[in-house]
Amino acid sequence: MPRIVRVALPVPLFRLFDYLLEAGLAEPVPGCRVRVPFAGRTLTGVVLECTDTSAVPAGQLKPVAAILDTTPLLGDELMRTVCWAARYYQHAIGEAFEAALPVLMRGAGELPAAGVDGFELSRAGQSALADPRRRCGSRTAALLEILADGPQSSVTLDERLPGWRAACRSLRARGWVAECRLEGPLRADGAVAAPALNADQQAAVEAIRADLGRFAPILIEGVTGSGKTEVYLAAIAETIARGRQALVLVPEIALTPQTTRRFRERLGFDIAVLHSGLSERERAKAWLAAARGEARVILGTRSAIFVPLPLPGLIIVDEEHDASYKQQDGFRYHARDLAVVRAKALDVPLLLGSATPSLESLANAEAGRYRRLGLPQRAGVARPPSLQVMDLRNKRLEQGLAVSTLQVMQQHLARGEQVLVFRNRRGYAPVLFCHGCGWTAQCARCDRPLTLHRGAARLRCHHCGAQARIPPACPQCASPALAPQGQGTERIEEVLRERFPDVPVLRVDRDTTRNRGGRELIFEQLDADGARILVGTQMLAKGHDLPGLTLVVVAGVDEGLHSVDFRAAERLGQLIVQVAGRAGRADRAGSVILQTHQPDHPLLRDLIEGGYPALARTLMHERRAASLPPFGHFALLRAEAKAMGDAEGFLAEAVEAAGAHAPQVSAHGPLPAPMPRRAGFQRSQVIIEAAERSAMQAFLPDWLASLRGRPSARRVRWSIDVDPVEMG
Ligand SMILES: Nc1ncnc2c1ncn2[C@@H]1O[C@H](COP(=O)(O)OP(=O)(O)OP(=O)(O)O)[C@@H](O)[C@H]1O
Ligand SMILES: [Zn+2]
Repeated sequence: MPRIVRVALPVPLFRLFDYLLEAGLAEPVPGCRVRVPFAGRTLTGVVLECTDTSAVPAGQLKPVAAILDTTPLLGDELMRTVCWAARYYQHAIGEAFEAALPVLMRGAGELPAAGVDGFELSRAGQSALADPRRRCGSRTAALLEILADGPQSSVTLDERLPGWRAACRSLRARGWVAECRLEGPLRADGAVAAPALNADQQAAVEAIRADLGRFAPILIEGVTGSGKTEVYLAAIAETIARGRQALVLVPEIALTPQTTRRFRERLGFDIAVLHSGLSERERAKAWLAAARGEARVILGTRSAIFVPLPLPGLIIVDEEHDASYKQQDGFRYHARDLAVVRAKALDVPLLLGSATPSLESLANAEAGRYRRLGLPQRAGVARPPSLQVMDLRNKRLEQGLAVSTLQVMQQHLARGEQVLVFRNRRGYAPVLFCHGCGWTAQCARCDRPLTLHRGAARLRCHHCGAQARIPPACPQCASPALAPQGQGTERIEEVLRERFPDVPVLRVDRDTTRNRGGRELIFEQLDADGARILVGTQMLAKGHDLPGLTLVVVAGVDEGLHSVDFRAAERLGQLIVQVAGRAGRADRAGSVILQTHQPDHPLLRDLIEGGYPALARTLMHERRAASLPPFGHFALLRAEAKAMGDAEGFLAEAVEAAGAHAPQVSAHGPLPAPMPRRAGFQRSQVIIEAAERSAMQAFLPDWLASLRGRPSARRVRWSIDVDPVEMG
């Protein structure tokens, strides 16, 4: 009997491919990678099974070119989870496997060996260190000093010296520093003692401990600053003590050197870190350390949900409401939802933590599917911040900030405290406007204005990345009276520097933290004491513990009140509560100013009077009444083309094809996308709605398969998004 290997290949096709195993080759175990010929190339794929039969006649099967792994890279459970996710999110299975593997493992190269990458001083480096005439920059000198203590892992260097990578490159170029391998797993320098847990924290830890060893989804609702992280750490410590692994997911922006340091110091264990800021090699190593069971704690962002856990003990999703857990292109999985699938398959507890839980998780808790643990008080001596609406109507404004707001800021700064001004718009001004004729600078390829970036002297499109020079005069009427309109963080920073010349102002947004060095330097500076103003976007809203911060000013609430997305109110409420939660986290009380022209807006009323729980209750009623998620299930079929007719033509056919499945499933559209043109493409969409998840899942595969074959599908770029979090 010929042996046949069934392989998932990284191609956008909804099927597996069969290859022949030539005599003499040992049969690969499912989860191993193989190299196989495909359409004139050689691809790396993952073996799903070995069998005796194939629908392809034996004479036409090509042989496997090479088997890359002797032991499977992906275990049984992970294989099943990836297959499940490919089916659920209607994504090509081979591409789903590709997304689950670190980039280094998608090729045929050798995998990095065990142990941790580190750096040490070479001989030349040691003499240089001793040489008083040595010349180098301060960071380079600092790195030499640190390495004088002995070899250091990159994880330690991340924590001890922000921006060390550039210094390290220059030292390696001089031959003073060399790469070395440290033995793993590392113990950190010794655990830092945890604070004595308060009664709520203790009760939560006890409840989790009782559930270790079995599947138990738990929603931890802890107000900001309630010490959720301490609860996680206690649960993780217990998990490690039992010889098991803990996987911790955090939102994209929360994973700073501060977070990893806190985990390492507290647990007394090195942790494996997985996020997009690492080199491919570092990611592959962390992934392998988890796969080999060496890494006991894995801390990562969205894609870390696909890390192997041979010794599963606990999964934690921090800030579970965060939208960054949903992949927004390609394989559109939701890491929080997959965490539920994995925790169940692995039979371990799942902690979903947030001060502002998603309505999905709240509904699951209310239905009794999730257990609920509450941390209603702030930890230690900290009190909840007081929220106050600043009615902007008829008030004098200085670049969007009320004069009375500036006065309150002044009082806090005078006491040596810190103030955070939150504005969710980067750049100098959202619009460049001609006072002569009303012209505005628009992106040529999107239906949106260009943002003025004054520091970079550029107009930039925040949707497609297009850039343009700032025109010296209006291109339409030649008037030189071009004026920035509105305020972004860059402009607010400028006003505040003028207004408070003696106070340091630190701006934190995607522009100031674009490269790794900049990001590390900024996050390092965040720890500083004394009077200071922080200006930032939502990067500053979450996860940071800034003890000196006593005032948060939310500069632009109103824009968020007008969005058409049914999730907009939930998002805005979460953002306000999260950013407000940065204030007063230590011994000094915190206050929050919400600047608005709509002081009586129901969303703000709910938040002020009853906090997030009140808002969530209101929104839950609305969603239930309108059968919106979590009380109904959505999928979004998006299409874009150079000509709107092509996009709409394809979608109209799709809607018609769905007609036979009413009333279990209904398709609405084609509807213009919230942004009807982006990067030169006309965009339209269809919303598919089903009361039952099972009806949606029964409907999608055949319907999508029927769409794939259509000639109209070839004229558009289209995709399906199951459980979309953005309706555009
Ligand atoms: N039991 C405790 N006693 C004293 N201080 C504590 C205790 N638990 C936590 N803290 C401190 O309270 C602060 C907030 O804790 P932590 O960061 O864990 O809160 P959190 O709930 O994760 O906050 P957020 O969701 O707002 O990010 C930290 O400075 C932490 O060290
Ligand atoms: Zn654009």
